[in-house]
This record gives sequence, C-alpha cells and structure tokens, in this order.
Amino acid sequence: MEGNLPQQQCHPVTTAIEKDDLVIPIIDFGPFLHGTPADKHEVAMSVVHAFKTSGFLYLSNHGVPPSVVSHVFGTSARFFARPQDQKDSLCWTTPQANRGYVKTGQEKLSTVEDVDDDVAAAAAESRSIPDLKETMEIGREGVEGLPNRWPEHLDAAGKEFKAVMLSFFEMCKALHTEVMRAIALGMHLPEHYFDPYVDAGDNNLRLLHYPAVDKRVFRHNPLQVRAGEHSDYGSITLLFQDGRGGLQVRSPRGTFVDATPIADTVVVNAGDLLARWSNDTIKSTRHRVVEPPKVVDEDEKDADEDGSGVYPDRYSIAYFCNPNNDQMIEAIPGTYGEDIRPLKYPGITAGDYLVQRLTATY
Ligand SMILES: O=C(O)CCC(=O)C(=O)O
Ligand SMILES: [Fe+2]
Repeated sequence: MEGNLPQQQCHPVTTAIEKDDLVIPIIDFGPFLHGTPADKHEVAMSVVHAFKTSGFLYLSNHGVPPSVVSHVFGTSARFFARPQDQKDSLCWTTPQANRGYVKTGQEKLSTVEDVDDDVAAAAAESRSIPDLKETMEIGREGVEGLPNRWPEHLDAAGKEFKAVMLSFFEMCKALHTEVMRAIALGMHLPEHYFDPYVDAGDNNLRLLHYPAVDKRVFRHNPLQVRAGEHSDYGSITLLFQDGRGGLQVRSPRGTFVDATPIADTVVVNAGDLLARWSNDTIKSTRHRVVEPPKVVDEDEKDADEDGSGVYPDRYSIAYFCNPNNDQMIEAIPGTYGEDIRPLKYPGITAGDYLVQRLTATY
C-alpha cells in the first residue's frame, strides 16, 4: 500500500501562511546546517520550491541565537531614541555608499517597474505619501572611501552599537552563505557553487524603526502605509521582525496577505537580482508594511471605537544580501536552454545593478 504513494520529495515543512494562492512555509534549517547529505538535500529542495512559488519563506533553527537577535533589537531601539540632530549628523549620502541614517520621507520605496497599470497607478499615487519610518543603513565595513556612519564618537553606547552591529553583520553574512548553498543544491548545482559569488559580503544591514502612530492617520488616509509596496533588489533578504505585525506579501491574486510574525524565525525572501540570475525561475515578490492587523483584544477594540489610540512603535531588521559587487551575474546554469526557456537577460555586474536601483529610489 505505502509503496504506491509518491516518494516524499521535500523536507517536511509546515505551512505558515496560506491565502489567495500565496503559500509561505516554515522550513526547519537545522537539518541543513547539521544534518546528513540526504537531510541537506531535502531542505534545499524545500527552500528552492518556496523561492520558485511564493518567493518567501520563514526559517527556523537558522543558527542566529534568539538572545543575539533580541540584543540587536534593543541596541537598534536605543539608537533611534537618540536626539534627532545626532541621527542627522550620521545621514545617508549617496547610492554608491548606501550607508547612514535615513529620516522619514527620504526613501521612495514604491516603484513603478514591471507591474501592471493598476499597480503602477496605485504605486504612483502612494509615492507622494512618505513612508512612516526611519532607517539606519550599515554596509560592509572597511571598504575604501565608503565608511560606515557609526555613532562611536558620541558616547559609550555609540561604541557598543558599532560592536553589536559588526558582529551581527558577520552572523547574517554566514547565514546568507548557507542559504545560497541550499539554493545551489536545490537547483542541482554543487553545494559551494555560489560561494565565490557571495564571499565578499557586499551586504547591507538596515535597522528599521516605524514610530508610534495615531490610528487616525491610517483612517483618514487610506493610502498611508508604514513602508510602501516594493520588491527587494539583491539576492535574498533576511528579515527579523518584532511581534507587532504589519508586513504583507502580495499574493498571485494581487491581494496583500499578512506575513504574521513567528517568534525565533527569520523571514527570507528572494530579491530582484536573484530572480534575474535565475532567469526568472525564482520570484522576487512585492511586499509592504501597513498598520498592524486588527486585534480582538477588548481594550484595543474600545480604543478603536472611540477613534483614539496609537499603534505602538515597530522595529525590524533587514539584512539585504548581494552577490560581490564585481561579480558578473549571468543566468544560473540549468535555468535556460532550447528545451527549457530562453535566456531573458544580458549579464550585469552586481554592483552596477544595485547602484542603478538605489539611484532610482532616493
Ligand atoms: O519592516 C519590514 O518588515 C519590511 C521592511 C522591508 O521590506 C524593506 O526594508 O525592504
Ligand atoms: Fe523589503
């Protein structure tokens, strides 16, 4: 009897989100990091399946300890609590550097590329409304001429900030490498195929703070969001969210579906450069951050009904991973060919691609 069942192809995964044809799994990454070759293979197949279908997944047992993540969140919150003039003194300057503090309204996330007319129209309209967020961008340390904008000269907490973020940057870099190994195996390539493409760590750690906001702001302006609809640019993004909620992912039906926070997981999504690299076999899915979903909590309900109340601050941490700046990105072997699909894009260096995209955004 059992012998007639199709063989299990994928590592057993739990479905975290399933709505409007959008399915986002939770994948236990432990067996990839510590398991047998067969375990690794199963996880790798699940990872690639998720990237090819929704473009999003949650990873559990990803190797970044929860205590570290919570310390980074605390350090981030203390940074954003600094006086505005201190933060302004560390401001972001150019797309080439992409380092420093970005105050509310500076980044225009909603872009109008590659989407149908309705989406483009909505994006264009919402472009005039600034995102309700501030960010701190941290790039690879030690790149000549592109210093990070550390607050280390300000005080002891500024020095601590630098140490905490540098160490977290390296942990996330290691996780990026492992996820790329899973992608390699899942695409029938040697496990270390992407290592030379990502070993420089030309990544970007973005701390995000969405300030507390009066609920009426959203009620009075239906187009107001915390972060406008967009896709990410690079290979993959590792997204750590607090428990507030508000992240939404665009479904194949065009609706936005809540990507509910799940404790101790990291949300991983594919970016535009990985989609291009995979000859569009992997999806870079659009997403946004809106007001937190309605809670059924009685106190909240009362506050809602008389029109008062605020949504509390939300913090998140996005680690945008990229191939090495100088790497030529050409379609991954096995993603094109006469009998499969035509090659869609010419080669481009990762650095040129990202600067082009960032230039259009700021
Ligand atoms: O804050 C979040 O949850 C998402 C942020 C995001 O998508 C981005 O900064 O690209
Ligand atoms: Fe994003």
